[in-house]
Amino acid sequence: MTTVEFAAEEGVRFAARASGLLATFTTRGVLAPSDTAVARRLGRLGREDDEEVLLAAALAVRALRAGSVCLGLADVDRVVLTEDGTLDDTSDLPWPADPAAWEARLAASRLTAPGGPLRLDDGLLWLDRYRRQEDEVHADLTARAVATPPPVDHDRLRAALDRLFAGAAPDDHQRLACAVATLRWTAVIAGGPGTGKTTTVSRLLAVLRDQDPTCRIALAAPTGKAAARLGEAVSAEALPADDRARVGTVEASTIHRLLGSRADTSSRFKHDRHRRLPHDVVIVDETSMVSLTLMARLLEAVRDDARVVLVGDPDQLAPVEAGAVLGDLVSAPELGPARPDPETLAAVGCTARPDPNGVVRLDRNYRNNADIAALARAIRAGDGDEVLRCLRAAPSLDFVESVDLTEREPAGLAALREEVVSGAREVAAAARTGDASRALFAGEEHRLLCAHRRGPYGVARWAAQVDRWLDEDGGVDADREAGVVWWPGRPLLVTENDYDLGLYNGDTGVVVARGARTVAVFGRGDVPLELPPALLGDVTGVNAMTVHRAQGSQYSTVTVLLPPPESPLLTRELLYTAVTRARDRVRVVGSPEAVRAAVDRPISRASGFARHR
Ligand SMILES: Nc1ncnc2c1ncn2[C@@H]1O[C@H](COP(=O)(O)OP(=O)(O)OP(=O)(O)O)[C@@H](O)[C@H]1O
Repeated sequence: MTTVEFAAEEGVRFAARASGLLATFTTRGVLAPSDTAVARRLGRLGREDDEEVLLAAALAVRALRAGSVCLGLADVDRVVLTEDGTLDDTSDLPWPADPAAWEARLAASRLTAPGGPLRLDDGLLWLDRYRRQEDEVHADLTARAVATPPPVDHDRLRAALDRLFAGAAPDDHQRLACAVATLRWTAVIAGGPGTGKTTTVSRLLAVLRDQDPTCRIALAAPTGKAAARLGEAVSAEALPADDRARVGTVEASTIHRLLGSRADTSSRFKHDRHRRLPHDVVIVDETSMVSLTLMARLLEAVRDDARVVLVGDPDQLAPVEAGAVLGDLVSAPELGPARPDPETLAAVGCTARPDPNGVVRLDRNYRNNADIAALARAIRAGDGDEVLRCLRAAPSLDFVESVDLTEREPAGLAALREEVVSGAREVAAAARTGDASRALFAGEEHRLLCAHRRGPYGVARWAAQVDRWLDEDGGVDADREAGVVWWPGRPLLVTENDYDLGLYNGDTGVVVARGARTVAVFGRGDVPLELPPALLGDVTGVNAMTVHRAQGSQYSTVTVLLPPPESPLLTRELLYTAVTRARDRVRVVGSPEAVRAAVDRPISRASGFARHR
């Protein structure tokens, strides 16, 4: 059992015994009982009773729950999001007054001594296990960066790139990405939605199979939904006939499935450093959603002489589990020699250059509307003035800036209400006539996204609010009002993977009529997946969802409800991820101060990756 799992089981019991500083911080909601329990346990095992040291240990566990691999002692967030979703500034608590003195006490503790459960380095505190994973990832990536690069037939590569990128300029970044991913053991294809990452992966497969028709390629993604979409997209990509034949139909799987689950443990896999994966190339999509732990397991399982291509959007929210390896790698200094060198790139007909560590950024958006692309750029650049200017001026962006979301019926949301109600009517109308494709399409037109789960700005409250609007409208569906469970038009969100049914956490669908019965339908390329509703496991509604939950999906219009500026969840990555879920239109509801606070707060996750030398 891991320390954190232990704590989850035993948390309440141990918390009841907590006293002193830990009790004060737990009572106020800064720490969860499970954080305190882990700290107490470490203290007991390491015979440490310095309350400030134990507070740091508990805060390091709290940081993990919030996605940070380590705790920065100098910048611990004192505003807390409480269980009921309200914000509490805890600056009045007895926080250690001087971070340097706090660090000195930690440095003197047995807990941070070699072999101890904590690691202290340059003002950062880790649970040892995560520091080891970070070191492993760093070491594996460094070993791959310094190794002799893979053998490549440069003439063949150039010819394949010319064929697959006919008409593209020699400095085209998609072409460069294919070249770099072929010429290095590790490469990163980074880009926002619609920048052609999937298109580039399809062409990369053609390039690699052109170099070696028998090479074994694994396509993987952190979620089943992303894997299914990737496999479909790559298999459907229009390529020159010979290339298409060489690529064939490609299956993608989850990273967990690729590595092979083990019955005895959820944190280890069948493939590891001792039993490597057989593949010559491993391509991972949606890498921003891969945690540090999973990345460590994946990298150790890949053969030294196999290519790894990490694809994703480093500006998006990091995974719910701790670690943001894609973001870390994109901003890390060069881990080995700068490769490919300019002569090699010239030999294969590329005039652009990759960033350090084989990172190629695709920055031309082929899908999203230009207003949204400009807004996303301003958010990424941290330019609050420009973000506000875009929001107020661009025709496809709507900024609803003076609404008090804490009111029961906030004024100023008439357009949102109209959009939600007419969308639900459209879904229901299509569902009643059994038109699955149209119902699914209508259901993906608009999404209401929240940063918080609970409280006045949270998903639970806004999902209920939408229900109230629909009830008041009365025109959506009589069955819904009559309490029928599987009423035609009922939107569905799958919350756990079911490999037998082919349903994945995050899949969205809708109930539609089939004669006198109803079926649940889920989007799957041209032909929707149809299932009897009774077979469905855990599903909820989609009236409102967290920005995290929407990661990996796009909708025509997105409305994002921002919490107040002091919310610790309000970050640049959150706002960027939310607005880039939209293809055509974005509505931001929140104060200008909240927008600025989000744009100004870029780093939501701490990691020590950049500190490796
Ligand atoms: N070089 C290009 N020229 C013209 N159209 C392109 C090019 N690259 C991609 N596209 C088109 O842009 C759209 C988005 O491409 P793609 O799906 O590959 O982007 P993506 O980055 O994978 O997006 P997402 O992150 O949303 O999955 C597709 O319709 C694709 O055909």
